[in-house]
Parts: sequence; C-alpha cells; structure tokens
Amino acid sequence: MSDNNRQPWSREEFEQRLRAKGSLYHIHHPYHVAMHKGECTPEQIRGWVANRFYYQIMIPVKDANILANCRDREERRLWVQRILDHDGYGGAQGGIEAWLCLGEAVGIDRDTMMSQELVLPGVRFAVDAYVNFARRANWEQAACSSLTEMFAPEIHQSRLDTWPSNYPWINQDGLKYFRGRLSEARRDVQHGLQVTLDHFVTRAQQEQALDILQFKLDILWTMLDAMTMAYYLDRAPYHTVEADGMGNPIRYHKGVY
Ligand SMILES: O=C(O)c1cc(C(=O)O)c2c(n1)C(=O)C(=O)c1cc(C(=O)O)[nH]c1-2
Repeated sequence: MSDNNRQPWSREEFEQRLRAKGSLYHIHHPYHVAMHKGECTPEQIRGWVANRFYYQIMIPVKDANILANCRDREERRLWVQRILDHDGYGGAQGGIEAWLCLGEAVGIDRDTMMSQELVLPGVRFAVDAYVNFARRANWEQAACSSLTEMFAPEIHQSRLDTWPSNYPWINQDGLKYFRGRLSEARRDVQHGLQVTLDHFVTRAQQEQALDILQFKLDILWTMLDAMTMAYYLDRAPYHTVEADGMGNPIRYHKGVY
C-alpha cells in the first residue's frame, strides 16, 4: 500500500502513540536519574539550574514566535497565557523570577544567572533549535512540539517529593517554580493536545507529529548530555586549554543574533 493510502490512526490511538513517547523523556537521562536519587553534588545541581535558566528565558520567546504565526484570535487568547506565566503579569511574579529564586536557593546569585556565563554552548544550541523551529514551522506544528509537557508534571512532582530530604542544603523556598508548573503544564497540555489531534489528521501528518515530538525529546536529552560532559566528566568545551589566544580566561559566546 502506498504511503498516501494508509489509514490514519484513530484519535485515541494517535494520542496513545504521542503519550508512548514518554519512554524517551529526559526523566530517564542519567543526569536526571542521579538528581532524583540525591546523588548530585552541589556543583552538579548548580550547573543544571544555571543551564536550564536559558531554557526558561527562551520559552516565552518561543511562544511569542508561535503567536506571530497564528492567525486565529481565539487560539492566541489561550496561547498568550504561556508568555504571561513565565514573564509574570500584574501581581504575579512569573516563572523566570521563580527560577531566579531557585538559583539563589542553590547558591547562584542573580547577576551570575542573568549574565548567562554558565550556559554551555551545547545547551544554547539545543534551546535555540527549539526557538528556531517555532519561528519557521506553522503554529500547529510548534504547538505539537510543546507536548513533552505531557510528561513534565511527574518530573516536577518528583523534585518536590525528593529534593527536601536529598538536598537539605537547598532553601525550600526555591522549589516554588516546580509547584507552579504542576497545574500550568496540565492546562498547557490540554490545549496543545487538542490542537495536535485536530490538526494532524492524515496518517502522514500523524507520523510527522511523532517526529516533531521526537525532535523536542532530542533537544531535552541533548541539553543534559552537554551538562554531563561539563559537570560529570569534567569535559566542558575547551577543558584542554586554560586561556584564549590572548591569555584571557575562556568565555563561551552568549548568543549572536
Ligand atoms: O523541568 C522539566 O523537566 C521541564 C520540561 C519541560 C518540557 O518537557 O519541555 C518544560 C518545563 N520543565 C517547564 O517548566 C516549562 O515551563 C515548559 C514549557 C515547555 C514548552 O515546551 O513550551 N516545556 C516545558
């Protein structure tokens, strides 16, 4: 049978196949497994928090790109909430501010975090790939790429459950980011899933949706691979040299636009 003639999966089976991708979620990455078991050193936790900060600050940029590509007012009214969740609005401080508090709770001061000096090139490239995809894809495809959030409440909950006893040196106030995301992620997924199930209807489109979700899983996994090189294997970029050609300490680029 030619590709064009294959039957689409039912809505239920399509959703089941999307959800099955959870087996490749970064919750299974050795970095996250170690973090969950309480095996990370303070340096490894700090490395993760400082690098994830780049993901946090780029998510609203990613969502602004989705909005820019969306011609449907009702959909934009729903999607815009994601930007507000992270940037904050009115009296709500927002996720980026909460992440800065997490940084302080683990011992990274605001200036260091904001400077992005700890962001590894590999993490930056992975996150930028996500933003660039949202820029050039149609908005439904970009919405589909957010569906790794189906698996996020479990990982946030596991941090809330285990960090206080595993990492008593972390100020517990810093964990509020994870608490907030429990309900926000569930609401986001409801919308993202609706868009995906409605938009990807032929078998070829459904398979494309699975590829898009795999692309996003690859991004999350690759971020942790870069952190593993730096904070587990002591092989951060340029670890073989101490100074640049002029005798200055090595500094990674902070984004060229
Ligand atoms: O801590 C995590 O493991 C994790 C994963 C993900 C994800 O699956 O992309 C997100 C978040 N957290 C998160 O906090 C968040 O706000 C978020 C937004 C998105 C997205 O793709 O739009 N993913 C995620």
